Formats: sequence, C-alpha cells, structure tokens
Amino acid sequence: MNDSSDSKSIKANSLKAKVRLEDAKKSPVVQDKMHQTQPNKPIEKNSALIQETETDIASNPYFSVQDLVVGYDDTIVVNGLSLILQQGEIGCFLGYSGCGKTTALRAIAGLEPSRSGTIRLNNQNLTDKTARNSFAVAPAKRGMGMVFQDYALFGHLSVAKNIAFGLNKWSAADKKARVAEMLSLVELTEHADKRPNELSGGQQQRVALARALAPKPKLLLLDEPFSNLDVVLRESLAMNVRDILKRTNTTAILVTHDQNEAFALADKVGVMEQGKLVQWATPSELYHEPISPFVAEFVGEGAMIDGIIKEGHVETALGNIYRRMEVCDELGQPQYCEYDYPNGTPIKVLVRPDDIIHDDDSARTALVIGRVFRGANYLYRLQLDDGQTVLSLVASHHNHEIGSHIGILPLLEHVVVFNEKEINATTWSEYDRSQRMAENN
Ligand SMILES: Nc1ncnc2c1ncn2[C@@H]1O[C@H](COP(=O)(O)OP(=O)(O)OP(=O)(O)O)[C@@H](O)[C@H]1O
Repeated sequence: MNDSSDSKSIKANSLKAKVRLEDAKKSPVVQDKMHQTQPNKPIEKNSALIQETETDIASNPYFSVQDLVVGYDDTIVVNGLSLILQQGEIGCFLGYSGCGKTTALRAIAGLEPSRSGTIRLNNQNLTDKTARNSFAVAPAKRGMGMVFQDYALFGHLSVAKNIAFGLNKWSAADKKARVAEMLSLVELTEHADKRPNELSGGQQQRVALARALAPKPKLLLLDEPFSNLDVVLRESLAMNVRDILKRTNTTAILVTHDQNEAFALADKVGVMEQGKLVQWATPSELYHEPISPFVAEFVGEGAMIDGIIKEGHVETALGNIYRRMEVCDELGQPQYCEYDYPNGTPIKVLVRPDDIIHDDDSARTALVIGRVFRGANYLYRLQLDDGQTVLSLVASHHNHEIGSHIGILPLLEHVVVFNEKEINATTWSEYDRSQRMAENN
C-alpha cells in the first residue's frame, strides 16, 4: 500500500512510465505485444532469421480485419472494427446485446456484405468486391467453420453422420478416419450411432464442434455456443473447447456476452460498444488495465472511488496513490512518477475486489453493508468512512455480519485512474448495472 511516507521514492521520470492515462486517450488500436519486434537486438545468424519471421508475422498476420463497416439499411452496426489473430489464437467479441457482435461474425463469414474495410485470412483478401459479386470469396469458399447457438444438428442423422456432413469430397476411407478422429477428440466415440436428441446439451455442443472442425477450417466461428447450457456447465465446457482448439491449432473467434466464457476460452478479447472494438487485449490486460471506464465496468467487478490530484499523486479515501512505473531500479525497488494532471483535477479510481485485502490487524476499517456467498469466497460490499463503497473478496471462513466493521488493507499500486471528465456516468452500483443490462436486453 502507498501512503505519504512513500513520497520520497517518487521520481519524476514519466518517460519510462506505464502511460495508462495516455493509453486511455488513444483511439482503440490493435494491441499485440506478443509479436512486436525488438529493434535493438544484436543480429546474429539465426536471430536475424527469427527477427525476419517475427516481423513477417506482425506485418502479415494469419487473420486480420481492418476498418470493417457493416450495416443494415440506414443503420451502421459494425463501425470500423479492426483486429488481428495469429494462427492458433482464439479471439472473442464480448459485449452487451445488440452491440454488433453477431453482425461482425457474419460479415467475417461472408453472410453479411461489408460496406468497407478489409478481411484477410491466410494471405487471401476476402473482401475485395468484384464487378459481379459483393464478395471476392463466397461464404462457402472461405474455409470457415461455424458453431451456432442452437448447434443446428441434423436430427435425423447419427452423430457420426452429422460429423461427416462437410466431408462429402473426401474419400470414404479418409472420411471414416476423420470422423473417428473427431469423435475421439470430443470424447463421443461410444455415442457415434446415437441421434442428437439422445444426447445431453453439452454432448450436442461437442458434436457441433466436431462437425465444424472435421473439414479442418482455416477459421472457426463460434456464435454464443454455450448459451443453451446451464451456467455451471458453460465454464467447464469452455475450458474443454479451448483445450480441443489448442490441440488442433485452430484459429477461432467466439461471440459471447458472458465474460467468464470469454476469459475461459479466448487468448484475446475485444470489448465491443456500439459496433466498435473499444479494447482488444488479453483477459488479464482487460481486467487490470482497462482502457476506459466502459471496459472497466463491463469486465469484472469493482468500484470507482473519488480522488483528486495533489502534487502528482491522487488523494483518495483509501489513501494516497502514487503512479507506479513498470520498471524497477537496479535494486529491484519499484519506481514512481507523477500523474500528468494539474493540481486539483478530479479523478476516478478503479478499485477491484482483489485490491481490498481483509486484514484483522489493520487500523483502517470499513462497514460491511452487503455480502454475497460464493463458496470459496464472500464478496463483501464495504462502506468507507466518507460513505463511498468498495468491494472486497474474502475467503469464506471469514464470516462477518452485515453491520460489523472489518479491517482492510487497500493495495493501491495497480489501480487504474481515470480523469473524471472522460467518464460519462459513474454508475457502479449493482442496481444501475443490472438495470442497464435489462434495458439492453
Ligand atoms: N438482419 C437484420 N436487419 C436489420 N437489423 C439487424 C439485423 N440483424 C441485426 N440487426 C440489428 O443490428 C444490431 C446489432 O445486432 P447483432 O445481432 O449484431 O448484435 P449482438 O451484439 O450480436 O446482439 P446479441 O448478443 O443480442 O446477439 C441490433 O440493433 C439489431 O437489431
């Protein structure tokens, strides 16, 4: 935790700092740290080759969408969407209902025409319009597989025949071998002769996955594939599907409004708002470094508390926050710099439940005003002395009654601060959130 005694260690060296606030002001861009080249690396025989390959991968990704615009009649639904995926990566569009996720996926599949923008897959431009067609490459020729919300299985065909459906150009022997391989992959070998209605929802979902994977698609598109399953099954199945996609090195895009599903399955998650990808990043980056209050609110739980800039740090009801740099000094000690706002600037600070540690020995206390039992943990809603509320995740053997005071230790080193003027609404209460989701549904 920071407090005023830390101020001595503050170094006004903003150049090397992690520039979260500047990042937040940038327009959303494709952020892919994994494949950035390293310009100062000494060039040896093999490293030159590696560098070349890395540059090639970064500048010519396996799958890319650039400035995609899609609409219906007078309405633009997907508005300048850009992303890249390397081969074998799993991406995800996450967003409230109606934000354009399915439309974006359908445009990638070629089922909706794009108004502008480029979609490239495996060195092929799919979007150049020809004189006669609105797509350079017709949907059926894109080499994409799809798994739909309702699985769209053929009820009159056996599981094996469903899986073989897209293999009509394969020889009988190859087809048989591929179906057996897919059945084994999704662990349904003993159900090969059953009809879909004899299977559970989760098993049907795996048949749909096997059918989509059987022809070895260049890109797999999954549209809310778990939404018909109960919540408990969803997360475990999402992990199971991720395992299968990774084993087959399948590049895939998932559409969902469920962040647990997105986090369990995807390498890169794009939070969509009104047809735009506001941030495209790993699940961890989205959670810990949201680019805007909208992303912060949509991904994970938390609270926004008030702060004010004073001499380069933020004063809050939980203590002072100093801007920590990503680099440490030569002794391994963290370095700090100043926030780039004038004195007196009102600030909002994102505090996650894991930023507030319960500590019986702490002199700082908060009032328990609500709690939700989550098995291993309680999620406590805590009121600070000035009336603001924060959340805290506490092991469930710490059972504190509503109305009691508990000791807290705020860990404020990794919080995200937002200039208050950039926030449209500070609506962090569960009521506001569920209300908004209900309105959007
Ligand atoms: N065929 C269509 N014709 C006209 N408008 C459409 C059509 N399909 C979708 N829309 C509209 O486009 C917007 C985006 O729809 P889309 O299905 O892409 O959203 P979504 O984010 O996938 O939502 P959900 O999570 O509810 O499926 C919505 O306002 C929807 O009403």
